[in-house]
Amino acid sequence: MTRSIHPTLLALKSGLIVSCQAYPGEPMRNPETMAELAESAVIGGAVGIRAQGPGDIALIHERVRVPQIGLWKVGASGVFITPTFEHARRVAEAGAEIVAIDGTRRPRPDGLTLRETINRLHGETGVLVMADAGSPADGLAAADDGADCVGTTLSGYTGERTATDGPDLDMLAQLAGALDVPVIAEGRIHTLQHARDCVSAGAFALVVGTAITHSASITRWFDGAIRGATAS
Ligand SMILES: CC(=O)N[C@H](C=O)[C@@H](O)[C@H](O)[C@H](O)COP(=O)(O)O
Repeated sequence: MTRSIHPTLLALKSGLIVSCQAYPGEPMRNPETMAELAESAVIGGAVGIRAQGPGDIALIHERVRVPQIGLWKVGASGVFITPTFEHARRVAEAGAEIVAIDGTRRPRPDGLTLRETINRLHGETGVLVMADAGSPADGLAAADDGADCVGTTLSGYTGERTATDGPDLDMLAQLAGALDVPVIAEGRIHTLQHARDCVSAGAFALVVGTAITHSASITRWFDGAIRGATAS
């Protein structure tokens, strides 16, 4: 049976979602800065924003009118993207229309299954759920468990897939061909050609983070290129 796509997700179709995140300890890690980044992204045409942490999400919700994918990172390894139901509930309460949660088949810290987590989120908050998958098998399972959309977010970060240089187009194409829920390309989309390739591979929408909003990384890329050019 084909599932109908929620209007909030339809608003993201064929568009660019900009992820506005800074890592712990970085100078840009404060809600005001992230909200300014989000507003700038919307001026540039972003159809959605992805943001981290209840403080950032709440302020961004006040400042921009496009749908927001919210998450809460706890640590940086294992199940760290919105790891428990309680984290997800808080993200929804902060104003995210879509909550991104770890969408892998790994055990979750609160002992709930992915299906139980999604069912409770739907039942208790009404929020939409994006499952951040690490492999095609994760994505298929997450859709079966009731996820409203699936992202390639965790490919290359869970040990199941080797990190590709650029987005994992193979995983994206496999999921886009198999699922009746939107498949969102996310992770290592660093160039305009990467973005075009994601569209060709069947992405419903794209999330770009680092290449638009993480100035330290972008500086490092340019610096490396200059030094590489000088050395050769
Ligand atoms: C693996 C993980 O922790 N991904 C996080 C998920 O929200 C973010 O750190 C990424 O910036 C985001 O997925 C966008 O990807 P990229 O920054 O590569 O465009």
